[in-house]
Amino acid sequence: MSIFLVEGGRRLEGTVRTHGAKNSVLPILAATILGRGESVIRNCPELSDVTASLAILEHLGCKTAREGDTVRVDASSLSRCDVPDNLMREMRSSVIFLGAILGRMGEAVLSAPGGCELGPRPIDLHLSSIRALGGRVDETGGALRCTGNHIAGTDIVLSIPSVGATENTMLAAVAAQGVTTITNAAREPEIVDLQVFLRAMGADVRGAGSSMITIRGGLPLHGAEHTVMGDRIVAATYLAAAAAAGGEIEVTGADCRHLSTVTAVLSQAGCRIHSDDNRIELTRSGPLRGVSPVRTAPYPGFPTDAQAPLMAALTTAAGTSVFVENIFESRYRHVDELARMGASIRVEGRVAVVFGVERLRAAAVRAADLRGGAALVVAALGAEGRSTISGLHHVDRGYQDLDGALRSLGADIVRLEEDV
Ligand SMILES: CC(=O)N[C@H]1[C@@H](OP(=O)(O)OP(=O)(O)OC[C@H]2O[C@@H](n3ccc(=O)[nH]c3=O)[C@H](O)[C@@H]2O)O[C@H](CO)[C@@H](O)[C@@H]1O
Ligand SMILES: C=C(OP(=O)(O)O)C(=O)O
Repeated sequence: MSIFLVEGGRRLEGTVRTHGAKNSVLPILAATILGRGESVIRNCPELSDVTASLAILEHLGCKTAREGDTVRVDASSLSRCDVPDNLMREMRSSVIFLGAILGRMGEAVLSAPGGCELGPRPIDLHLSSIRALGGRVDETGGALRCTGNHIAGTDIVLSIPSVGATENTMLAAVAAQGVTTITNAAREPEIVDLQVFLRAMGADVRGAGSSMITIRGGLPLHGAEHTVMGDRIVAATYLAAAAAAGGEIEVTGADCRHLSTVTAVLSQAGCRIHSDDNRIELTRSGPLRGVSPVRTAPYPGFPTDAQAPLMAALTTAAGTSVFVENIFESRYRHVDELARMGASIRVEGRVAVVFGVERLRAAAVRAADLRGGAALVVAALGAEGRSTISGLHHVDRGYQDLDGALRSLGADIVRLEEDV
């Protein structure tokens, strides 16, 4: 068990680079099995979810190797089509292997995926897409067996623009004979990154980034090289940290256009923002002010993954800020922990009302999920005194060396490998 020890109240100064995006690299690693050969994935972050993905690839019969932030996956020969239950439970994205394994092997055997507990996270849309493509899905006792040696392109309309269902459908559809269209597809930048990789492998995929994606499937795919896009949620977390602690930072490596809804909130809160291309500068010199309601929504709306870190920063803003969580039913598990630090937040269903307090006080807190854990770090950086944050296995799913990155900005944060 490890913990973060954070002495709050240090201004953050300097430049920090965002690592590769978790939500982009995971589907891309799953996609590597569709190509018969070696893929080279650059800017691949060191995250526990990536380790789990590589373990799944090895289990399937791929050879994987990491050198720095470059990962090689040789998918020349696959020997299995199942994902063990322990690896399925490690992360949500294990379910994205469904479309890829089915596409390559004609059969996939999985179980229910893990990942952050944010309320119900059904996979009905993933499964109905596989069925629409002609796959057969059998669910018994938590096990999921999908078969389909002759899946065929078709028109798929998603009732919700689900990120995971869009990715799974794309992965199965590149292996299906004929044309698939996905209507009401998720428009997240990570979907565009997946399209770029699939095209480099020889697939014919168009439209990612819009709500209609067209795939002409059945083309022979090969290994490819790809550089993973920067993680916009990690970038948002660094910005929230500087907003909470005060200071002047520059975040590089993430496309500022992907963060415009986040920087708009920070700017309304009183931070000075200057951004272009892959660079965002944030200066916070005076006190923060409350903002008009922040409503999470599918991209290009405000990202649900940035809700918790931004809320942490706004706990000390003068006035009231309202958050409306529209994507997941239960994504306020950080609120009780923030309250331990003196935050005043009232939650009713999907709405959280943050009444700004003058300052937060250090406390011993525990992360209950990935972004909630990041939010506690943000809060501790702005709090008076020394906080401890446990439950770091959640944080490690999506942040590479978060303490190191914040220390490089002048934060007083260390990771201790033993609980105290
Ligand atoms: C690894 C990854 O990329 N994870 C992201 C992905 O998760 P994930 O892909 O799980 O999220 P989805 O976009 O699928 O979920 C959006 C909404 O659709 C619902 N839904 C989804 C699938 C389904 O079959 N049925 C259904 O009802 C979900 O319950 C939720 O209410 O998008 C989320 C929303 O931007 C982000 O918070 C996660 O960080
Ligand atoms: C909820 C998240 O991840 P996952 O979908 O992998 O649980 C996240 O990235 O914030």
